[in-house]
Amino acid sequence: MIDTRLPLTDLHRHLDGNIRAQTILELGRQFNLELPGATLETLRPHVQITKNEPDLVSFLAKLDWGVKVLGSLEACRRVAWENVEDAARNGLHYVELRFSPGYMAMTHQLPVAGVVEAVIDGVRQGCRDFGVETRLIGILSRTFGEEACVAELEGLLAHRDHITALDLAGDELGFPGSLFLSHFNRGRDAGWRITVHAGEAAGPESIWQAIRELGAERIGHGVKAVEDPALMDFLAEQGIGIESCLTSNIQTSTVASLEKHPLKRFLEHGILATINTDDPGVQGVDIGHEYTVAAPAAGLSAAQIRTAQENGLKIAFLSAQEKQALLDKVRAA
Ligand SMILES: O=c1[nH]cnc2c1ncn2[C@@H]1O[C@H](CO)[C@@H](O)[C@H]1O
Ligand SMILES: [Zn+2]
Repeated sequence: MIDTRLPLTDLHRHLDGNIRAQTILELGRQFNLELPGATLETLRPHVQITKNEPDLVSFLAKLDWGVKVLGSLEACRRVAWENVEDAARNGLHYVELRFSPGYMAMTHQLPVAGVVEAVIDGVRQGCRDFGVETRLIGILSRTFGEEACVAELEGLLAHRDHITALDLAGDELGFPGSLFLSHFNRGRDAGWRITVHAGEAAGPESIWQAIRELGAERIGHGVKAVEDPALMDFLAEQGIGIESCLTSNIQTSTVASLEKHPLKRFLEHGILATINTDDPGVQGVDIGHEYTVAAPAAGLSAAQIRTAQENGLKIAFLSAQEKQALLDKVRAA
């Protein structure tokens, strides 16, 4: 179901939602932290989804142990490097890794700009070691409010040339996009591309807001767009990409079952929708599962899965030249 003549991309992958359980154990020991489990088996239910969560916020709590063990900048560098290794192991040619430096820095009060630098370093080394093409997306974690997001933005701006895009993630219902207008104005002024988590926990109005007020060129999840026909038309006409994350949407109870997932309808409507993971480590799935198990279960035909794979290259935050080079590289392999 994966077309090996096309680049395999993951455009929506949280680096800090993809910290290995084994690494959490090791870092916990290194920093003398009391973890809720002392073995992989006992730790796993605290850091991985074992059953669907009732809502987004309870799902997000499963990411917390991964960042609580980040006791040094070196630990941040390690998890960034391991993320690229995981991407390579999963056959990804191109991955956009997103991360929230404020969230990663929080427990041990690491310097936010230092975390950004450590992630850039770890990913750069990972790219050299594993040959995966990557770009970094900085996240503002809305859950911690406007002021925390200003500090987070400033940490990212300190390394602006190594960051490709800005995103807003976390508790969408509690912290609407309208609180973050000035943050996104600054992000656009820095020359960054924009993608926003919207229409996951909140309704279609949140997607309109992300596009019109935050300048989103792509939408993370965007599930609720199906409730608004004018928005469906707008997304298709304007070429605004949707980063779908099938299994994640079930695990957060955003969508009741894969058969009811709107990805198929997005594709039928001509929207540039894509298949991505979200938080693979926490979810216990990876990109291969999303293409070969989740997408067919969501009713996609083989042709639609291929279209979604093509869309991954179309809406990647790369120049036309870079896209062509990636395509050539995969074809030549
Ligand atoms: O599916 C999701 N929806 C919304 N926010 C998310 C999701 N997965 C992770 N994060 C959020 O992204 C930041 C870490 O990269 C954290 O704020 C986490 O809560
Ligand atoms: Zn996400």
